[in-house]
Amino acid sequence: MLDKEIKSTELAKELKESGINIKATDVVRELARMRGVEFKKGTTLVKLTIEEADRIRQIFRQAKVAQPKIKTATAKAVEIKKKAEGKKVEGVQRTEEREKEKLVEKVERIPPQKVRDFLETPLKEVEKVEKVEKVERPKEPVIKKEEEKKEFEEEKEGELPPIIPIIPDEEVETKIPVRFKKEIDVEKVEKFKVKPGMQKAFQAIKKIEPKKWIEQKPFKKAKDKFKKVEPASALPITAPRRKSIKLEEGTTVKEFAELIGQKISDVIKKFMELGYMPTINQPVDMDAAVLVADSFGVKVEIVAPEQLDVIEELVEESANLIHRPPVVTIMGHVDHGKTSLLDAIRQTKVTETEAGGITQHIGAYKVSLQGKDITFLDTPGHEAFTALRARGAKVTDIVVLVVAADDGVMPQTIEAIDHSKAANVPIVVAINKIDKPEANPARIKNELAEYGIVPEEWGGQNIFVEVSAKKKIGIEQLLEMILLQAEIMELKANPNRPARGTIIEAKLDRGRGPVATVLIQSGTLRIGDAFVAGTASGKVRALIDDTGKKINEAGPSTPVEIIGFSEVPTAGDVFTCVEDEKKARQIALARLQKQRLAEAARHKKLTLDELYSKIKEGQIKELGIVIKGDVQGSVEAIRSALEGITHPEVKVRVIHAAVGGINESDVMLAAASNAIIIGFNVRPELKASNLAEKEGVDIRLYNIIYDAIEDVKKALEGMLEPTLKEKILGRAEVRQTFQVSRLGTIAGCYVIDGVISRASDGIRVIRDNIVIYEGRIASLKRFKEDVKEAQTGYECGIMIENFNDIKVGDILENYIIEKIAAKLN
Ligand SMILES: Nc1nc2c(ncn2[C@@H]2O[C@H](COP(=O)(O)OP(=O)(O)OP(=O)(O)O)[C@@H](O)[C@H]2O)c(=O)[nH]1
Repeated sequence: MLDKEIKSTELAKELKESGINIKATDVVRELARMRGVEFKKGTTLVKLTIEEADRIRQIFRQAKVAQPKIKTATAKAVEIKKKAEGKKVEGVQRTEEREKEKLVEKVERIPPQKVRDFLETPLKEVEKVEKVEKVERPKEPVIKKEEEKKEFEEEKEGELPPIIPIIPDEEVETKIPVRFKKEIDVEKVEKFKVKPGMQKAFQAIKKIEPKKWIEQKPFKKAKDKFKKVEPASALPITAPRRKSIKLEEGTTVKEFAELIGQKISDVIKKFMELGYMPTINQPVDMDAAVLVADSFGVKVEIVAPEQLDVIEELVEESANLIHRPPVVTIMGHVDHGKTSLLDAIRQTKVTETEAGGITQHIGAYKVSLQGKDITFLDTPGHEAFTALRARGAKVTDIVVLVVAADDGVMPQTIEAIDHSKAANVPIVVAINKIDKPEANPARIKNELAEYGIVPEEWGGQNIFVEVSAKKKIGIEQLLEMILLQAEIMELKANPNRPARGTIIEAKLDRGRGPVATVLIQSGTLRIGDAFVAGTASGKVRALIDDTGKKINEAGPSTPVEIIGFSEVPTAGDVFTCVEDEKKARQIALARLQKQRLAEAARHKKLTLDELYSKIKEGQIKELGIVIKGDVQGSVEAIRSALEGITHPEVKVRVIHAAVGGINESDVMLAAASNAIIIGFNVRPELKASNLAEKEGVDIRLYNIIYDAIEDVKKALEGMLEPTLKEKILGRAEVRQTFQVSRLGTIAGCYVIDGVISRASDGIRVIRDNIVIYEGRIASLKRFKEDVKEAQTGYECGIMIENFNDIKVGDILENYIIEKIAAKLN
């Protein structure tokens, strides 16, 4: 025998001498367990290594220490159990439950289920639990099944084996060897497996729902997801079944059914069983969804949509940035020569580079001057600019403001100035048509100076260039000046990162599917890159440059046409490259759901009613206002009065003030700047009010200047009173007029939208978007019959009380006044 070995008999003797009453067979059994082997039954002599002997000494000593404490705790448990069982026999069944609960409360440190499991097990079975034996009676640390039975049969009442892991004493924490815990768990699983009750339960379920069991068998593997299911197999499953799914708020019932891979009718049936009756396109109730998914064996994890939509905006280190070309938009009044100027620039440059000229392919193009590029966006000013900006996209670096030298500053010139200023984009002025004899550039400079556009030679900030688009005069100089402006701005981007850009325009091409022109703003886009843009996603299949040439990559400030979108994206959407198509799809889906929720919540940009609460929350630091009025005098009066309002926390800023009706451009500007619109004696155009509704822009209409000013003041102070808000019922266009002696003028109208109702509060006559009269309906007829109302698409005859000056083309706007409490605080 080696020094490093010890016999089992010797170890048993040693332990016995130290007061632990065990036999050699106990040591052998314990050793067998440790080594994971089996010795012949009755083996007493085995050699142990010193380490093994130490381990066994430790085990038996620990067991001895643990013994009395465990006994106390378990004895208590068994006592209660016995008592409970005894009472049960006597018929007092409820007491058993109460006793059980008490016990569960007492043994807080143990998972309640474990305690319950124990209590649920018939006493006889408890008595057989071998794990108990191992700790309670260290002389028998390992018990084999057959022996166990015999030995336990010999046990007498009162000497019941304690139940190990379960009930620790209240004051003393019981130490149980880890390996015992393992055994207990294994045994529990085993017991569960053979429990006859479970088998019965399964049988019962099969009987109740035989159809579903059959239906659930032929689940397909995930990789077969997109394979078409053979009609013959008539699979009821719409998608492969997954064990767990992520569910987002806003998921429709239909999508939910697809997610859990069940037939929509089955899912709805389940919902109905819960007393919830949704329609397929309705967002699913999360609680009900969890229950229903569970009944199909699918676990649900509820995730917030934004969790999926995490596209990290990389913080660029200045070392990675290099100069990029400027992106320029041309704006100006109608007929001042925007298109001609763009053409002139393109022709000049195209003929220079490629003989024969190339037709422009996409809504943006790049020109090159002395090796430096400039990107022009060729979309009408407002759309390229305000519409994109309203979506939070800033694409334009420089605005070229075209003003005809023979005409001067006009309403759209001012609008363009206001738009550029609101977006903080520098303006380069192109005084066009200088070839005309009546051209007067000096006058233009004077006029523009009034709007804060001052030439450098006068000490201002703006570069002015005199050009003729028609005669191609000054074009090169204009481009040089644009490059100079760009240099001052130090426009930079990192080309070595995943591409990011903005959708400039998008369409569905018959042959090529959805295509979009994207302005790449940073990074480099390559064929094969996966991307997401708004709710569209995809993989770059082809890249086409502004001349129609296929290219392999596009860097910063490059406009490029992309093929490979899943659907047509929206202009203004941010285009971002992501790791793979799957991630792109997930993000797009998450956004779609979020969008749906947002639509449901109808998020308003800013209303006067909400202003005060937003000021209090610190969300508003500046109140932007767009003023539109019938005459210059009132517009100016409102502007100066509003600008005169002082408030400790909020600055009132008039971002645009002009004469005329409220148009789409005004709404876009307000939406982009989170401003409100004040209309004085003017009305919004139909398209503009629809857009305002969609964008959540607050349009306030007044016919008393004082009211407008008071409302803004009160809103700033949180004192806005419950307002009488008018609601437009409908609009009719005057198509004919009839003079009836004694009665007056009858307007033969066509209802263009909503309804014209006799029961309304008023009707106003609008000519060129300006209110010329407001009154009440005197009579409403259809084919000589008096009617209560006339719906959209119908003709009717309207007479207005005390008003006969109706003309063909007038719009009659019918409204009611609703009392709406101001929503403050
Ligand atoms: N004489 C002269 N005429 C010009 C010049 N530039 C443009 N025009 C003329 O002015 C008219 C309007 O030019 P467009 O380029 O269509 O003007 P625009 O600003 O694009 O007009 P919209 O697209 O309607 O907003 C056309 O008849 C042009 O021929 C110029 O430099 N000199």
